[in-house]
Amino acid sequence: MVVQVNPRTRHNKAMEGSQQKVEVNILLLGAESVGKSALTVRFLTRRFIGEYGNIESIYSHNDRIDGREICFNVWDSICPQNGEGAGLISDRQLQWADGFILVYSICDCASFNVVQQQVQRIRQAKSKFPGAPPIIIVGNKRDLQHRRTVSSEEGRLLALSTDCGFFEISAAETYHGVLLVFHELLDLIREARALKKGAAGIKGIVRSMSAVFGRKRTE
Ligand SMILES: Nc1nc2c(ncn2[C@@H]2O[C@H](COP(=O)(O)OP(=O)(O)OP(=O)(O)O)[C@@H](O)[C@H]2O)c(=O)[nH]1
Repeated sequence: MVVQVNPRTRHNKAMEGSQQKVEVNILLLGAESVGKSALTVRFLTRRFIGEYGNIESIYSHNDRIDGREICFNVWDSICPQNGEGAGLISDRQLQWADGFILVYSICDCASFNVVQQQVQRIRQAKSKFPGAPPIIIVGNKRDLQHRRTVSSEEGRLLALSTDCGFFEISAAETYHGVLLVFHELLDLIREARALKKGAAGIKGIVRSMSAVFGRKRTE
């Protein structure tokens, strides 16, 4: 079973108009050993392989969703260290990403704190997005209920209070939950792009109107 919160109504895909290929850059962040690589590999290959090593990489994955070609570029980051520096996100990462998957382990309170810091950091970097940058918070390792230290409620509340999506999943147990996470983020990214386009259109109209009316006033 997957626990889920949708921050907004689902994106109307008709908003994007043409049938061009869509490319999205997705950055996975979170503390050490929470399952970032496990999520990435599950999404790319449908498999859970158990051990992943400590490799940072960007993978490309093409898919066809609702008749449209989608290219997912997935950056599986490594966390430099737990503790003080764990919540850091580089400017390059912020610049690159269209959307974020912030992963914690439901068995590790410290990893939940890291996600809290990372949400704040992303929310502060507003220049790139007109609204809130799309973020999905993921509580991973849901199969380890007996070791749970972060309740579903805590995860859900954090997501609601910061306008993020929220899922609890087990990358070890199912492919479906992981797929839902990436597809929900794709929807949010497309919605954010449509809003950005709309905002640019409105700005253009306002500029044209003030050019006309502004000139009239000075005549
Ligand atoms: N039980 C369980 N174990 C998991 C799950 N996801 C990942 N793991 C295990 O957790 C450990 C760490 O997983 P990784 O995917 O390497 O974690 P990471 O966040 O990429 O770690 P770093 O690259 O060190 O930052 C591995 O032993 C995985 O097999 C899960 O859903 N359930």
